[in-house]
Amino acid sequence: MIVTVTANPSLDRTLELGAPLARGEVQRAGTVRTEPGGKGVNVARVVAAAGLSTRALLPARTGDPLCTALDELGLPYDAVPVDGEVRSNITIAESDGTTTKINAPGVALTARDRDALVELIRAHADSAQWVTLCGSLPPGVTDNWYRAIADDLVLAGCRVAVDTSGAPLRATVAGRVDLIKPNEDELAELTGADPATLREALSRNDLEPVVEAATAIAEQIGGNVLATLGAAGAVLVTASGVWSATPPPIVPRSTVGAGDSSLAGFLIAQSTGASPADCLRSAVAYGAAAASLAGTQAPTPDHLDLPGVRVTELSGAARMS
Ligand SMILES: Nc1ncnc2c1ncn2[C@@H]1O[C@H](COP(=O)(O)OP(=O)(O)OP(=O)(O)O)[C@@H](O)[C@H]1O
Ligand SMILES: O=P(O)(O)OC[C@@]1(O)O[C@H](CO)[C@@H](O)[C@@H]1O
Repeated sequence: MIVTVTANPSLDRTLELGAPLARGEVQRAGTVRTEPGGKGVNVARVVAAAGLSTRALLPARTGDPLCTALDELGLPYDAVPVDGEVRSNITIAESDGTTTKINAPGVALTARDRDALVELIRAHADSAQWVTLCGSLPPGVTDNWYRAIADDLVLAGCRVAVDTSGAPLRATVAGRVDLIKPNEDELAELTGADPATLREALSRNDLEPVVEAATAIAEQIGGNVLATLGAAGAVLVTASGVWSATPPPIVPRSTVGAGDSSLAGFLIAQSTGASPADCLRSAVAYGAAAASLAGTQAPTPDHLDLPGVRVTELSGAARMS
């Protein structure tokens, strides 16, 4: 079972525009999609679509539109009731694949809500192959919350993956984590590297700065780093090696949730005993499939082009000692 925790879930509303976004103007959306979201919810949706056992844990009161959407999907979840409606996050998707996203702060969690969520996580940890802690933290939750939960889970012998950003990510990497999934901006933020330098190197197909940053973080957390790099694919750093992978050609439609699908793809492959290179292949195939779908739709195994992913084992200076 892959258990996902989404401290700050959302209803994702995607407005698809037929013309480029015009700031300050009134525009009419062609289509509007509403999907249950938040990073952990997205991971669970992809895992469920692959036929693996999963459960999403989140704060949301009974009858919240998010719970209704999850019920309609049939996704297994447990929710801690909170005082407020789950946030709506807006995506504006232009026809050339550009997406602009505006995320709301989310419902503040009280001390009682936080304790209830921690209890829920502990209750499911025993049956979990992995627990993933995903997304931003809502108001009322301190930056080291994921770190404290990870400490608990690691002590209990549970494997932990974390996908977050900003201060909660910086706090998380202060201790042991089995897997983190930063994108290139988050990698730069963690290591103090200049994001523009990382991006410029990637545009020249030079992975060295990304590998160097990911290797430093992997050593620090004593675990694996899956660095996703948008259209450039991803790099995986483990104690046994370093691999890069490029996606198959796709027409990008909405990249929102591509990172969550990558994390799910990695965990799906890992749960079936795949090699690190094949876990990376699965991560990149799932990410690319998600980017080619509208809104935050969960890709299924039928959407994957696994042979179209090119995986390369990196050696020499790029490898961890
Ligand atoms: N334009 C694209 N073309 C092909 N594949 C893509 C594209 N954008 C994303 N992907 C795939 O999706 C994966 C994850 O994308 P990205 O690195 O943008 O994640 P992210 O920044 O965490 O995204 P998000 O937070 O929106 O989920 C990439 O590793 C790649 O496999
Ligand atoms: O505000 P956060 O928690 O950082 O991110 C939330 C979010 O942008 O992440 C998912 C895509 O990765 C969406 O479903 C959701 O709207």
